[in-house]
Amino acid sequence: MDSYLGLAQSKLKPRSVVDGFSNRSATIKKRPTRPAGYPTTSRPISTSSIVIDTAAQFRYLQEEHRLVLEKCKKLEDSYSTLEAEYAKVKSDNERLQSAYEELQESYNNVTAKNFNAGKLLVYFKLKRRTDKETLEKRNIIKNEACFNTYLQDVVMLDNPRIPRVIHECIAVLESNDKFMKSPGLYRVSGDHNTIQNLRYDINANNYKRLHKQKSPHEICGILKLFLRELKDPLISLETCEKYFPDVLQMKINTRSKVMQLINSLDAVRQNTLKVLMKHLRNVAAIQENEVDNFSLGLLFSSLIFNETLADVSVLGVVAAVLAVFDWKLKAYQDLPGPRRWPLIGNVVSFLGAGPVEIFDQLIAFAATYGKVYKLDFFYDYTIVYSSPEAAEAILTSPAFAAKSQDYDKVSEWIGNGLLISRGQKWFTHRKVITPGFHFKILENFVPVFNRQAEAFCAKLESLSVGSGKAVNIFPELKLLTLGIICETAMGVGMAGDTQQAYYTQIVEELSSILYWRMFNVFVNIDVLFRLTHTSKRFNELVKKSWNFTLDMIDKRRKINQLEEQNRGSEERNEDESFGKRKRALLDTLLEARIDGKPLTDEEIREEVDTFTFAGHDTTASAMTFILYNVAKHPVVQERIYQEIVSEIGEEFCELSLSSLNNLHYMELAIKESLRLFPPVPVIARIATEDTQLLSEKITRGTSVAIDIFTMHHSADYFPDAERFDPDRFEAARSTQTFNPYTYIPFSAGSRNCVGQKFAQYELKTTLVKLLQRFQIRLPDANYVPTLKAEIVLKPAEGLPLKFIKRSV
Ligand code: HEM
Repeated sequence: MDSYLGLAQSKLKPRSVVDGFSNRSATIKKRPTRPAGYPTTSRPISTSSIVIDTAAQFRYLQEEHRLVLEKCKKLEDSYSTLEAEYAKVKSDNERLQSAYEELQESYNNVTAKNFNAGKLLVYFKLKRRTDKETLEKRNIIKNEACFNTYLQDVVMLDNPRIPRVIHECIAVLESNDKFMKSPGLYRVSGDHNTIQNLRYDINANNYKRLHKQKSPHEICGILKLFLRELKDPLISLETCEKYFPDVLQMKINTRSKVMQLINSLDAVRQNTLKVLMKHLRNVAAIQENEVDNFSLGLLFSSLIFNETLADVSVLGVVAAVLAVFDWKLKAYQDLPGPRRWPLIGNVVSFLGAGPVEIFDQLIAFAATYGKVYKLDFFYDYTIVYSSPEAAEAILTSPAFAAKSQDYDKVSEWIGNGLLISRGQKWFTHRKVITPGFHFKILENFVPVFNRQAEAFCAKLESLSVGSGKAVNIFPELKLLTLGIICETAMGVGMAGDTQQAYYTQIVEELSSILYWRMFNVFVNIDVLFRLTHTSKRFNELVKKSWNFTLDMIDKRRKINQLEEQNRGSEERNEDESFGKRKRALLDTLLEARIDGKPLTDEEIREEVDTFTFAGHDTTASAMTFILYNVAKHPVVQERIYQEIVSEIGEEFCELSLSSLNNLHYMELAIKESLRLFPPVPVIARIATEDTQLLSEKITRGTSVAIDIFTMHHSADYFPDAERFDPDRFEAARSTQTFNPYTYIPFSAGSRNCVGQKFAQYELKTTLVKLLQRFQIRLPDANYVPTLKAEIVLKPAEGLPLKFIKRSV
């Protein structure tokens, strides 16, 4: 019995174990009351001294049973809840899956490239933040005077009729240039404690602390916080869905719908959006802060709608926010231009198009819309000009000194070197670099031009003359011009064609990716491009390109050290930089001091990358089309040859700057070729302030492009414009009315091509040597090259030429 009672006693324990709360008072309370007479201790007791009340024991067990049943019921309920939750998750999953498939399908239709829509959805899902109700339940956000309240309540006392907090945040940010240029503006999160302190002050209508902020990120943080906690969002999803019911399917939506949406909002909302959008455009217009329209669009979409992105169609939110941006962009409504699609503007015109079609499309637009028209790339306007008056106004105005945002993409590769930098950096670097192209330095380079061009002739002889085959000259010329720029400007000779071909192929692929990004709706946007496989490839190529240039810098440093050792203690000759010692541009960069400080390794690499790229691809393009023109026009070719014979002779000899200067007709022919085939067919700038450009008011942040190609082909400026006629420049010179900005293959103004003279002497030397050695012919006299413009103008299928050796 001892053992029995011991068992009965121990039976109480498993209950608490089942509960899992053995020591908790809640568990103890639920236990049934012991029946009277039931033993209360576990002390061993003798059978005779106990009277067991079996009825009480039965009642106790009955109560125990009831509790167990109750628990079963609860478990059943939780099971049903879990089951319902599981069903919801499952249906969410199916919804997402079908949205993903739809997106995937539309993506497949849109582009053959590898934008990964799935990753996009995952990206947005991961970004989901805790919803407001949960925060309210957890008592994290409470009703306050400014935050977590209704828009109308906030603006009740505010004048102008927008929330003061927005007005003040924008004012503080925009009045401080440093803040506006701060990298990652609105993306970097500010210090949490500071933001909470600001919130406390602003709720008490005290803005002193806000005005004293040393960093912009807390100010952005407070503005975002205000929008996020608004109890009634700036635009409700219901309003949005009314006008854009099925955004995933949306291909066409009229502008009027966007206007209707905006007009349906009350005045406070309209005013607030207006101020906010203006501010965002100002932020996006500044290059230094590294935020673009799209990343701002994404960020503010969730703030304006005050919804977590996972709760609504991702594209719906983005599209509706873009619609708001769209509304802001009616400034250029009087300018002609191809039909815009809502939100994505003219991007549609370039969908699925390759570089050849894109170039054709741009030419067609110019032919249709004239000397000024607008293009809208995803709510970013570019105004395209093709008149000398506009070219002059743009290239001489400080308001357009900065390169457009398309160059930023190129800067991911060649960095912020002379071609792309702006402001003080550009100015000081240009001052350091310009002497590197002084004519005394160029004189030093002519022997390299000579030697490399003669070696090139020997190569062509083996490629074409022996076999009688045509040679695709463009890739060959790229190897030549790369060899020349490396040996002259960088002072490093190339080991051979293989090393050069390695780099030119990298450049070819990088240019193609960059061009694709400029005209593709998705990958134009940094955040989306990063999701593609091509982005990985792009990074690989950039690294390879950098290794090539870093290797060159390293070699030049070693060459200089060796030279230094060999010279021993000899004093440096005062004039040696222009004289005996062959100084490369790279030496200038390595020795330069700006405000007493040397250039950083990165700055040197950026300039070397810039010059290696800009110095070879453009010149190869120019030389390719010059050879095409002389092959196509044998009469011109013969005239140039006769000039060479009379000024220089039939045989190879050492050329000099002055002998090259005597080749006047050749100069005209080169000029005419650069007119018809400008290697840089379009250049672009961004307006850094609101400004007047001819009859247009250009707002800050708008891109303006000069379509050099179209201007050079315009019959308004060049009679019989399509004809290759070198003499036309002689005639133009005699007429005083010729505006020099009509012909700008090297651009003009302070940011003209620093390598212009270098290129001209290089082109002349190469042409002299080639014509001394060969007659150049097209295999098919009617051949016309198809053009593409992947940054630099190129013959899309290369250029086949025959080289027939002259019998001297
Ligand atoms: C026929 C050959 C060339 C043509 C047609 C050409 C054309 C141009 C054009 C149109 C620009 C202005 C770009 C813009 O505003 O966006 C430019 C800038 C530039 N070019 Fe050339 N270029 C040629 C050869 C060279 C060479 C050989 C070098 C180097 C040795 C070079 C280095 C540069 C640099 C560094 C800039 C930027 C200048 C600045 O912004 O201060 N170019 N070139």
